Amino acid sequence: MTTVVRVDALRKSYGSRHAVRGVGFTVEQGEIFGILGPNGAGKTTTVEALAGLRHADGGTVSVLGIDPQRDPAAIKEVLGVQLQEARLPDRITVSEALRLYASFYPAPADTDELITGLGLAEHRDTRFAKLSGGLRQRLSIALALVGNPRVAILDELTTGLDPQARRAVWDVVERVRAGGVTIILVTHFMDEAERLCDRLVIIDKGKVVAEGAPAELIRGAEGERVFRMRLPVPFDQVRDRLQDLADVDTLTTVADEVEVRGGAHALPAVVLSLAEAAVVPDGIRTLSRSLEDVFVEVTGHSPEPVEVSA
Ligand SMILES: Nc1ncnc2c1ncn2[C@@H]1O[C@H](COP(=O)(O)OP(=O)(O)OP(=O)(O)O)[C@@H](O)[C@H]1O
Repeated sequence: MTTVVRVDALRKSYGSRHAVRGVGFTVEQGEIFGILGPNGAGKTTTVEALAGLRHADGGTVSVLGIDPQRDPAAIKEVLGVQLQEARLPDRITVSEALRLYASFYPAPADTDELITGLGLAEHRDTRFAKLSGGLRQRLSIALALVGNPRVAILDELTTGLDPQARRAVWDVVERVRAGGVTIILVTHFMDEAERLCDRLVIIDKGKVVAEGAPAELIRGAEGERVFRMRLPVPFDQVRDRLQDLADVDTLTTVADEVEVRGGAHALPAVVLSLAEAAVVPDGIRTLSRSLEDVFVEVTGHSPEPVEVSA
C-alpha cells in the first residue's frame, strides 16, 4: 500500500476556540477514507488545511509528498476539492461551468467524459439555477475532478438530498474511486460512512476518537454481542441463572423480549443454560451494532440530528 496523505498532530484555533486539537491519520492510495463527526467537530478545518486553503497552527500535513501549507500551488495539481455549498453564477450551464474550471488546469480531464460519467449528459445545457440539489452535487463532484486529481476531497456531499439522490451520488463516488482516484469523504452521516468508506476516523471536539474500517469499529474491540429473544416462561424465573453466566454482561426486557448483551459466547451460553432449565427461547435475533452506536460509545453523546429535505 502507498500512503498518499499523512496528517500528524494538526492543530488550529480560531481565537480562543480550539477547532482542531492534534488530529492525525493516513490515507492509502485508492481508498475512500472517511472523516466523520458532528457539526463543528473540526472536519472542514482539517480538510482545508490538507488542501492548502487554511493555515494550521501546528502539526504536519503531506499529500503525495507535497506540503500544502508551504506549496499550495503544487497541491492544486494533485488534489481536487469539493467543499460545502459550491456556488456558481445562476446562468452558467453545466458544460460551461466544467469548461471554465477545466481552463484553470494544464492537463484537465475530458469534460464530456465527466459529464457522461456523472450522469449529467441530459443536463449539460441546464443553467445552474435550474439544477436540483442532487444534480448540483454531481456537478460539484465533476468540478472537483476536472483537474484530473489523484486525490479528491468531498465535503458533506449529500447534505440536503433525498434518499434516492443520495444513493445516486454514492454510486458516483464509487465509480470515481474505481477510476483510480483516492477519496477523502467528509460527512456527519453515519450511514454514508458505513456504506462508502474503507476506513475512517471519527473526530469529535477537534480530536480523533476512533479509527478503523467501519466493520472493525462496529464489531468493537471486545466483540460485544447483542441479541433478543422471547421466553415461554416469566423472565424472573430464569433471570438469576442467566445473570450468573460469565459471558453475559446485561439483561433487560424490551416489550415482550429479553435483550442480552455480552461476549462472543453469550448466545450459546444462554441457550444452553435455558435448556438445562427446560426452557426453549423463541424468535432469537441478533442485533447488529451500527456506526452510530460506535459513535455514541466513543464520544459519550449522540451525533446531532440533521434535517434531510425530501
Ligand atoms: N473561520 C472561522 N472563524 C471562527 N471559528 C471558526 C471558523 N471556521 C470554523 N470555526 C469553528 O471551528 C470549529 C470547527 O469547525 P469546522 O467547520 O472545522 O467543523 P466541521 O466538523 O467541519 O463542522 P461543520 O460540519 O458544521 O462544517 C467550530 O466550532 C466552528 O464554529
